[in-house]
Amino acid sequence: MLSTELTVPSNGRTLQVPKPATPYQGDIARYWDGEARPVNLRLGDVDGLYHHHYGIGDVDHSALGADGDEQKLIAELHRLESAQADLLLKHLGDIGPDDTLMDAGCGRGGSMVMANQRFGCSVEGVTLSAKQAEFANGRAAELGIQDRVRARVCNMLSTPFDTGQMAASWNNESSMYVDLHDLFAEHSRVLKVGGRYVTITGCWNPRYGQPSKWVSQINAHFECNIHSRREYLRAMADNRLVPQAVIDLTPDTLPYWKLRATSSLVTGIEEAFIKSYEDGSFQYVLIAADRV
Ligand SMILES: C[S@@+](CC[C@H](N)C(=O)[O-])C[C@H]1O[C@@H](n2cnc3c(N)ncnc32)[C@H](O)[C@@H]1O
Ligand SMILES: CC(C)=CCC/C(C)=C/COP(=O)(O)OP(=O)(O)O
Ligand SMILES: [Mg+2]
Repeated sequence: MLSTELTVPSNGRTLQVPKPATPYQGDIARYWDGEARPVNLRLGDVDGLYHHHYGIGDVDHSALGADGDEQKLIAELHRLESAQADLLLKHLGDIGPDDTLMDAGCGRGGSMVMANQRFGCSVEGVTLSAKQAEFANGRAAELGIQDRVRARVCNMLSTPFDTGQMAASWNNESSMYVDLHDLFAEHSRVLKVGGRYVTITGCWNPRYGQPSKWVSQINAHFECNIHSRREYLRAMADNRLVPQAVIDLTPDTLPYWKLRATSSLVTGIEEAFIKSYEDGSFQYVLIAADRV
């Protein structure tokens, strides 16, 4: 076994995973290995697309029914989360079946499956969590797309992919765990010239001044490090990623949070998101950039 690998028990088997590059990455791997919140699993059970990101769009109150049916509320939250991934994929541009895409921080793989279903392309996902990679690969096998959709345990700052291999790449709510200069250097390396990079992320708003107490609360809750909007644009500019669209999705995500706050699946972080979006200290943004 290479000295850079660890063996961890997984479903009665042993799985070799790379040793975390830093102690912090070890913390994040443990965090996601241990994550099993109903707000994520029960939403994923609706149609087998398991997301670890939030939702956008208006709530369809007619779909909720008048009777307070929890299953209908769960289905509605899930619809809004899938709408978020749909928007991200729409910004990847013209992708064909011969293309390969990279999902940096792929979680349980919901966005990867949606990309394959939309474009017929191959998708390579990386996550720090062995549990998540196994889950994503299990779902791909169940869908019969395991030769097109694959997750691996790997640091998104140092991937095994070839230079210029990817037609497009993205971070869906996963860029707050890494240094943005290191991250965009790696995307820039694996993307072909003319390729598209997209992120949907929460960022603190420089117009507010500094990160608010709500932003600090979100950081503590998820053990992450939310960057500012300014930092995103600067780190992209430094790495040959030229923004083609910057969309403020804050008004579009608030209905999701307000609906979620009324559900039995609340996790306690709802107030921090709602208050920080409303006081302007935090923004939910999509940034699409061309690799030039
Ligand atoms: C909030 S989840 C988002 C998952 C997925 N993008 C989605 O939309 O469902 C954050 C993900 O980032 C991954 N992550 C964080 N730091 C990473 C790193 N350095 N390398 C690879 N993955 C990382 C975590 O393992 C986790 O899968
Ligand atoms: C926008 C920001 C700051 C995101 C931080 C990253 C994150 C934890 C995303 C959602 O994951 P999840 O779906 O596992 O979270 P939850 O359990 O709250 O639904
Ligand atoms: Mg969630």
